[in-house]
Amino acid sequence: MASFTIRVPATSANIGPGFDVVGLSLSLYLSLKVTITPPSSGSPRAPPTLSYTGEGADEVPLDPYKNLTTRVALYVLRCNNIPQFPANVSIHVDNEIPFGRGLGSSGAAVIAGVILGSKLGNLDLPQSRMLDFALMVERHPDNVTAALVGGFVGSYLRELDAAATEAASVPLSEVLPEYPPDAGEEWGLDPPPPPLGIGHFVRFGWSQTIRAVAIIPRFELSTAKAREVLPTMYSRKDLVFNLQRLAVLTTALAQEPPDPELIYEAMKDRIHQPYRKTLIPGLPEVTSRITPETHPGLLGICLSGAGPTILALAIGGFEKIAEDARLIFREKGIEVDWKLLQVVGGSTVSIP
Ligand SMILES: Nc1ncnc2c1ncn2[C@@H]1O[C@H](COP(=O)(O)OP(=O)(O)OP(=O)(O)O)[C@@H](O)[C@H]1O
Ligand SMILES: N[C@@H](CCO)C(=O)O
Repeated sequence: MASFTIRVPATSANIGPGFDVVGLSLSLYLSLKVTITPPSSGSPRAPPTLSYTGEGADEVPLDPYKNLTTRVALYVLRCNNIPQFPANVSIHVDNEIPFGRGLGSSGAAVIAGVILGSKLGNLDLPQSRMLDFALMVERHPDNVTAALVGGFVGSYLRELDAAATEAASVPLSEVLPEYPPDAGEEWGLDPPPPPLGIGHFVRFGWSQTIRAVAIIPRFELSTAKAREVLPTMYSRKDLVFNLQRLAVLTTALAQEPPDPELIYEAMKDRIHQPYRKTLIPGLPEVTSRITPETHPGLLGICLSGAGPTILALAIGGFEKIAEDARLIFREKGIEVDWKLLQVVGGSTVSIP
């Protein structure tokens, strides 16, 4: 019997001005314990069995052809000429990352799937190739890159030539077909492998004194819905506003001691947060009423990913920040939970 455990951290994307560009890996984990037993002769081949505890357990599909993580694993296998899951695989998932809250649950599930596919197919994919596969599923790089490599990370997607652009534009429904073919039927054509080197990243420095307070409203907001409200065109003024802040932020969060005056302003955004306030009652109030002056220890505050979680970066005063955010959300009829998190390393595979 072989077994291994895959552990993928939560992530917070954007950190204010870095929309679709920066991500931070945080100390909540999606863990998969995978066991492969040798097939006994004559036993019918069965797809992996899935069990699940923790966040999302009541809503996540346990059919391996519908579950996001196992569908991604199968995509990786099929791109590598392995048409099916190996036999006798059982997977227990334990998940600490709440779904649809802006803490990178789908990015973690995708990265877990890529690593799972690589392990099940004995493919030994390098990190850069894993990122290519992940980017074919989650097409903005901020969450998946931070979940894979860990830390405070900036990333971009390479401009692809015409052939690679076509390969990368395969619709998601072909990358991740939802149902297996009926018995005796073939899968459709294998999906084309991702182009090489789609995503590139750099890890920024990070002051070890900074913690992340995640204030998590008790409602889900899908990333797809939170992207629909965004405009497709921006003014030069708003773009420059964000670029100026992002340039400062990437270095300011590594300085010792971190400077709240610099960081609070550098975490402001005009590209996505103003448009998402319609979906997240209380967002403008929380980000404007909780400041370094009113809450000593606070460095900056922003929407986490596509929301609705609020991320406060701070070196102290964590409880007051979270409890005051709770009161502001309560004025809008929204209850929250909060967690004090650390910035952590990336995904790991361990063998007992
Ligand atoms: N562990 C998991 N296993 C299977 N599916 C998952 C898992 N985690 C998340 N998902 C799927 O991803 C959906 C949430 O993805 P979505 O992109 O909307 O939010 P998010 O990733 O939590 O937030 P954000 O991208 O803003 O950080 C869930 O509703 C579920 O369908
Ligand atoms: N950059 C993405 C992160 C969410 O996955 C967004 O804000 O829509």
